[in-house]
Amino acid sequence: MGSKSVDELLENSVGVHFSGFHVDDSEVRKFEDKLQATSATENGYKEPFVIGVAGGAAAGKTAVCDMIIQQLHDQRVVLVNQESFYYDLTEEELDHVHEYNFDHPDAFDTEKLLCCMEKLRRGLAVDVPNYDFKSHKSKLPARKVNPSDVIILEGILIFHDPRVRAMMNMKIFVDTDADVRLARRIRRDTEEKGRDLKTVLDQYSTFVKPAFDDFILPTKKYADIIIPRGGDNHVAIDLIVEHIRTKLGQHNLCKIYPNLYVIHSTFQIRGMHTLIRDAKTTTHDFIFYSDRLIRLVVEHGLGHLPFKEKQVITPTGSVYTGVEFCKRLCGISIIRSGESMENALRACCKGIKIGKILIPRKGDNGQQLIYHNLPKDIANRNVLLLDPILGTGNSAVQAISLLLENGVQECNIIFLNLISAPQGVHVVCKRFPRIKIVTSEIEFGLNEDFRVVPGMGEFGDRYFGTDDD
Ligand SMILES: Nc1ncnc2c1ncn2[C@@H]1O[C@H](COP(=O)(O)OP(=O)(O)O)[C@@H](O)[C@H]1O
Ligand SMILES: Nc1ccn([C@@H]2O[C@H](COP(=O)(O)O)[C@@H](O)[C@H]2O)c(=O)n1
Ligand SMILES: [Mg+2]
Repeated sequence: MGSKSVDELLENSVGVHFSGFHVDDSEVRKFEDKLQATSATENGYKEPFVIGVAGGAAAGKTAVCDMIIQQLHDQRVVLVNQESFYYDLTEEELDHVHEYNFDHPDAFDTEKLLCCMEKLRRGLAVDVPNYDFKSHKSKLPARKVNPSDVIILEGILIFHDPRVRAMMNMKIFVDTDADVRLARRIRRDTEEKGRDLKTVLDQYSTFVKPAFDDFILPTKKYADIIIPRGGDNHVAIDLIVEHIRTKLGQHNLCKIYPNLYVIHSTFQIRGMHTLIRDAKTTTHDFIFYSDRLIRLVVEHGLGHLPFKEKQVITPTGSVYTGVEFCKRLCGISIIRSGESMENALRACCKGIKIGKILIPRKGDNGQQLIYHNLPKDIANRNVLLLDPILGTGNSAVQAISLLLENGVQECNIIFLNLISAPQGVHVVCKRFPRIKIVTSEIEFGLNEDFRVVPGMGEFGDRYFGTDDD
């Protein structure tokens, strides 16, 4: 199944203004097919940040990865080990296991690794083989790995294949002295893998050391960052985590549209999203957590209003240089879901005027009826346009066009959403490049019925309790 272009979606849409609530299995499958047929950037799916971590065996790669994962605690991070992609040994190879070179690039099924990585990058879950170092074979069950914001690819030869390297946004080489690596390997292989000292030393001198010199060390030149002393190097790990955070802060769409602002994601925000997206959440909880999220979006949106510098004298007689709130503003809610955002706006802006726009779905005669009630002096105001869900962008385009017809300047409009579909963002930002959009999460996209997925259902019905009948 092919994906729909933005123009196609717009043309076919009939003022649809809802989010995907009743997504059954077949819809999920259709969506997965659609994702498969579309590149991540095209459908707006946020491509993961891929980090490669290479270095000699027992250099401390896993230790470094664990520290990065721990420090990125509020991000979804997944670790994929190159060792999961070791080929299973045949019976004959098993009989002569001491002659098998596990440190040669040919010991890995790189095609399978590439295939798994490609799926993860497209936002699909994969089964990663579960390799057993004792039997030298992968065992069942495989490890289910879900798509994440960050994928860390770790392994001795992870920089060897140029196709794997090309997938990485950051390459780290863990550089630890050979004697430290050997000492750690002896301890690990004897204690954890149950091998005897002679076997470990023989394997080291026959395969591990030569392979390090011939294949692993030559890949150090591909690294962006070389970490001496591995996990002991806290400064290097702090810098790496800081860099990843900066890169993650930006959704791909924000790079295309500088006026799109996605509020910084925290565990609190994701927890609230989890609750309001859950179809089983009660109306009471839905309202409570939606209100909390809406308040955050409104506060964030207000931060984009123009401010004037203002000085005040504090009770200690000191001068405090601050700013003055913008006074000429109003809210406009798109009926009906947008009305759910009015209270938060009133709570933040004392006495704010709030107008309304109604954009019903197409009637039988194909005519679009629009009711509106706007402040008379709206042309001189900054407008906070309220709608929790930006889907196709159809109603947003009509609402914004109406504001412009009434004299509002495009750059004075801030459109506040809880969730936004990439298709809607494209449509609105292309047509009105000077308006600002503030949202709390960007969705995967729209399904065949123009519903936002994953979405949160018919927002108005869930918020106003009319979804029980
Ligand atoms: N900084 C460190 N200090 C002491 N021991 C360490 C350190 N980093 C790793 N180790 C130990 O060395 C062994 C190999 O580390 P690991 O991170 O698994 O290396 P790799 O993934 O590169 O093979 C493990 O037993 C681990 O506990
Ligand atoms: N069946 C196997 C497979 C691999 N090895 C050794 O593991 C090392 C790589 O793992 P790290 O965690 O150290 O990166 C590598 O040096 C292989 O020799 C093994 O001993 N048995
Ligand atoms: Mg490891």
